[in-house]
Order: sequence, then C-alpha cells, then structure tokens
Amino acid sequence: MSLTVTLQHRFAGFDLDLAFQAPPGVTVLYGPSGSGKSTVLAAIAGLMRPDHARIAIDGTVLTDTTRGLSVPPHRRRLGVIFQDGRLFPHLSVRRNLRYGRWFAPLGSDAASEDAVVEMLGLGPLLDRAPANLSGGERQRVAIGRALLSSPRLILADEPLSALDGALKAEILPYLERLRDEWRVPILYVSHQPSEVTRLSTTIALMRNGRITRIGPAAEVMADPALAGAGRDAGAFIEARVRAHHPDGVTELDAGGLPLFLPTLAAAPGDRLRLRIAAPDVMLAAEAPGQISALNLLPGVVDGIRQDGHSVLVRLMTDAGPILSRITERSARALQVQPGARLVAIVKSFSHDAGDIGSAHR
Ligand SMILES: Nc1ncnc2c1ncn2[C@@H]1O[C@H](COP(=O)(O)OP(=O)(O)OP(=O)(O)O)[C@@H](O)[C@H]1O
Repeated sequence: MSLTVTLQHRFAGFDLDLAFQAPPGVTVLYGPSGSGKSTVLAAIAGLMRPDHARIAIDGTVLTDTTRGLSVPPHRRRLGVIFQDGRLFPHLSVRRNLRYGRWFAPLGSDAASEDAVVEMLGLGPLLDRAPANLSGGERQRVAIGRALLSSPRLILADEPLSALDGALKAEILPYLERLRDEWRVPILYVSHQPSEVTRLSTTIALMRNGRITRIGPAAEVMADPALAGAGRDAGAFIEARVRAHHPDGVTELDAGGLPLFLPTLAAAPGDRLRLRIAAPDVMLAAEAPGQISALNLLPGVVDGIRQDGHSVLVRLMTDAGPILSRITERSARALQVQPGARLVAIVKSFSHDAGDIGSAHR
C-alpha cells in the first residue's frame, strides 16, 4: 500500500508546494515548526481544501481538485492520532474503541477488538473513563481506536510530544508493533531525532512548504548536509544481539563488526537500531592499542561538512554510515578528506530507552 500526494496551497505569507510518495512502513515528515507538516496531514485527512491537490492511496483517489473530487473525511478510512489523544470524555475506553469500529466498512477485514485490546494492553482499562487514565494510557486507547477503524493509512501528528520521557518509552514499542505486525502504513509528524530513529522507514525532510529530501531513513539521517545541530546530528546503525556476557556487557553484531554495550534488555538474535550522536564519535588514524572505549569501527570518509570551527564527518563503515563531529583542528591533524581511511571510536551509544529500538522486520 502506498500513498501518493501532490499538493499546492497558499496561505497569506506561506506557500506549500510538494509532491511525494510514501512507501509501506513509517514515513516521517521531519522539519522545523511552521514548515507545513500539519497542513500536509490536514489535506490528506480531508480537513482542509487545498488549492490544487491529488491524493491517492494505491488506486483509491481521495482528493483530485482537477475533477472537483474530495471524499469526506469520515469516508477516507484514515486513522488519526493527535498529540492529546482526543478521546470522547463521556465514553468509556471500550466505547471509545468501538467508535473507531463504526467507520470500518462492513465486511472489511477490520482488526478484531480482542486482538487490539491484547496488543495494546487495554484489558484492565476497558470500563474506565478517559479522565481516569494516564497520558500514556490515553494514547494507547487512541492508537487502538485508530486501528479498529480498519484504516488504509494512519496519520499521526506528534502523538508523543505531550508525554514525558518515561511515557514515551512506554508507547514507542506499541508503535513499532503497529509498523511491524499490523503493517498499516503510517505518516508520522515529528521533530524528535530519537523518535525518528526508532520508527522511520522513510524520512521526508520539510522546509518552508517544500520537501527538500526524501529517502530511506538511515541514508537521510547520515547525510552531513542535512544533520541538525549538537546532539541532533547523528546516524543510526542496525545490529543483532549476539550474547550477554557475565560482566554486564551485551555483544552485538553490526555488519560483521562487534559492538559492546552495557547489558541491554533484548534477546540474542533480536535486531536493534542504535542511534549514535555525532559528538559521541571520535576519529583516529588507526585503531589505538589500549583504550577504554570498546567500540571501534573502521571506515572510509565519504562526506564532510564544515560549520565554523567544527567539522561533521561521514564515515562509511561495514555497519553502515556514521557521523562524527570533531574540531577543525583535529580534522586538519588527521587530514580528513574524502577517501581517507579512519577509525571511529564510539564513546557511547545513546542509552536512553528512546534511542535504542527494534529494527524493522
Ligand atoms: N488556516 C491557516 N491560515 C493561514 N495560515 C495558516 C493556516 N494554517 C497554517 N498556516 C500557516 O502555514 C504554515 C505551516 O503551518 P503548519 O502548521 O502546517 O506547520 P508545521 O510544520 O506543522 O508546524 P508545527 O511543527 O509548529 O506544528 C505556518 O506558517 C502557519 O502559520
């Protein structure tokens, strides 16, 4: 299932003009405040009338302004998840979930209520009122309601931004299961690098009403030209858990390279995504003999961006591309240039629960 969007719209002082195709999986719309992300979602949901647009999911056209066609929002079969859950306050959790069901076409292969309740752990909450739920529980109900409407596509507008770190970590695995087990395509608005790392299959970068780049998540995140400031710059790699050692270290395999992290709650064989913030990566001309950092990744420089006196270097390793931020002085001393062979020393992987997630299956 894939979504095709061509969209042009002009607000006073703001001009949106873009076209993209979202393949299966999670497509994250990533960009600064005011770049137009919510407007794209509103147009797809049918909540605004764009000046010119064609929006289709596979063969089903939802909007085509050249033909004056606009399917009403409640007949588009889209599941929408907002920041604040937006549950009906007067309905129990069970009735909020069943409300989603109303919009599933008769005879469709809608997800069964039992399966959704089970996946999202909603059993003990079914008779509660939304006012008596935590923020994380409310978001789980909102995800369940969206799923039960048998959506062709889920639109999620910063669904975790109102939650604190612990609640975010509670919801992220459910979104991963949605992506991996239910295989509903998801268009997801976010500006959190850790969320993007965890969830994205494809990233579409937005700026000033345009999509400036769209591509596979690992490629887009590791592009020095696009990286954000400070710890927002960072690539991710995928690795498989090899073993847990008795001295508190988990060994992973990333494209044949061994990595060692403080013990992770994952089983041998599990595939994980690890985000590596660019400031946590040092570069050396050759592998140092004795060093406390356990993770050395040799590679070849294939991208450089200079920002003032700091330099962002992309190193292609067997584990995939990673980014390192070093000083201009170090870059000169190491003669960093495209084609140079260097070794990345990863001081730490982000241990935030938010930064280590399961890889796509
Ligand atoms: N109904 C409207 N009338 C006029 N201007 C609007 C309207 N809706 C949005 N805009 C403008 O369009 C631009 C894009 O807004 P939009 O909400 O899509 O951005 P965003 O990327 O989702 O931002 P944020 O991350 O802050 O939610 C902004 O400049 C906004 O002021």
